[in-house]
Order: sequence, then structure tokens, then C-alpha cells
Amino acid sequence: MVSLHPLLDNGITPGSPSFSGGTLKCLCSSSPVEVTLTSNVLHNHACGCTKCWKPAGALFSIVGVVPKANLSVTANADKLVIIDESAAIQRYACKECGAHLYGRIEKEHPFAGLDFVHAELSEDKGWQEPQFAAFVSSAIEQGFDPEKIGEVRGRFKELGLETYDALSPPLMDAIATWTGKKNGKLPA
Ligand SMILES: N[C@@H](CCC(=O)N[C@@H](CS)C(=O)NCC(=O)O)C(=O)O
Ligand SMILES: [Zn+2]
Ligand SMILES: [Zn+2]
Repeated sequence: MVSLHPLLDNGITPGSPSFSGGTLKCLCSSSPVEVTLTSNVLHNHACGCTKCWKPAGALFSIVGVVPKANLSVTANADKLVIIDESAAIQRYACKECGAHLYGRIEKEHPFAGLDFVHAELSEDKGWQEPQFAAFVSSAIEQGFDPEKIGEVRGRFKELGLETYDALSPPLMDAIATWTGKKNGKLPA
């Protein structure tokens, strides 16, 4: 069976609707970078793109968002570096272990104001479970055999997750609505 991510491979554990945040830590055994979130993640999903952080051996990232006001770096911020200044999402990674602690959008963008985080970096329990799989075809760009991408889609279906090659339709609709308003085609 094709392996996607440790949080998916053995079945998905549902999150808790009353969960209200926790602490993320990078993988360093000493002086880990720590990020504190004061809310649960939203739109948590699997992402197959080449840019999102994945644990060793995983084909997909698990990534969700929180309003940026709900995120603060609470320890060892000096270890964080932006991995690609030219990307829309500025991903802050630990320069020692490579884990991405959060991604922030500084430019004008439909998702500006939301930070991208990997709840698996937390030992706390209750984080929203993954809701869908995004950028599935992009796994091929990472080197995954294109002949076997059907198995990946099938495995997500088995787990109850829809697969898309961009974001989910509601998120794509939100992006298009933002763009339509910006270009004057929709009422502001
Ligand atoms: N096929 C590309 C897709 C990259 C992509 O568009 N990723 C999405 C999902 S994370 C995105 O919104 N990226 C914005 C960014 O990385 O700044 C890849 O795999 O690198
Ligand atoms: Zn680290
Ligand atoms: Zn991604």
C-alpha cells in the first residue's frame, strides 16, 4: 500500500471541536524553536506540492491555517530562516533541523492574514484532522512515479478524503472571489 504520511497511513484520528490551540516545536532535541497557537487549525489538508514541509519519508505534507494574530514564536526565534523569499508564502524553517514552523504571506494575496502550520509538530491532541488532499499531481514533481499516482488518489479515497490538483473547490472559489473583487468584475 502506498505510504502518504504517518498521520494518514494508519487511519485518520478525528480532532476535537473544543480544542483551542497548543504548542508546536521543531525537531531539535536541544533548544527547539517553539510556536504557540491560540486556536485550532482550519482547512487542515494534505498537500503534495514540492514546497510544503514533510517529515522524513512522507510523500505529503499536512498543513492547515490559523489567523496570524493567533500565532507567536515563544522560544528560540533566532533559529528561524525564511527558506524562499520569492515565494508567496514565506516559510520560516529551523535552520538546524529543517522543520517549517510557520508560513506567512506578506504581500497582497487572498490568504494574507493566515499563517500556514503543521500541527504534527505538536504533542497536544485535538488538532483538526485533514479534510482533503490538495496538489496531488504535484507529488510527481517530487519524483513520485506518474504511473502510480492513481494508487495515491485511491488511497486518499479509501481514507475518505477527496483529492484535488489545486486547493479544494471552496478555497479555489474564495481565491477567485477575491480576484474578481480586486479586478472590479464583482461588487467589492
Ligand atoms: N506544482 C507546484 C505547486 C506549488 C504550489 O502552488 N503550492 C501551493 C500550495 S502550498 C501554493 O499555494 N504555494 C504558494 C507558495 O508556496 O508560496 C509544486 O509542487 O511546487
Ligand atoms: Zn530545529
Ligand atoms: Zn503545498
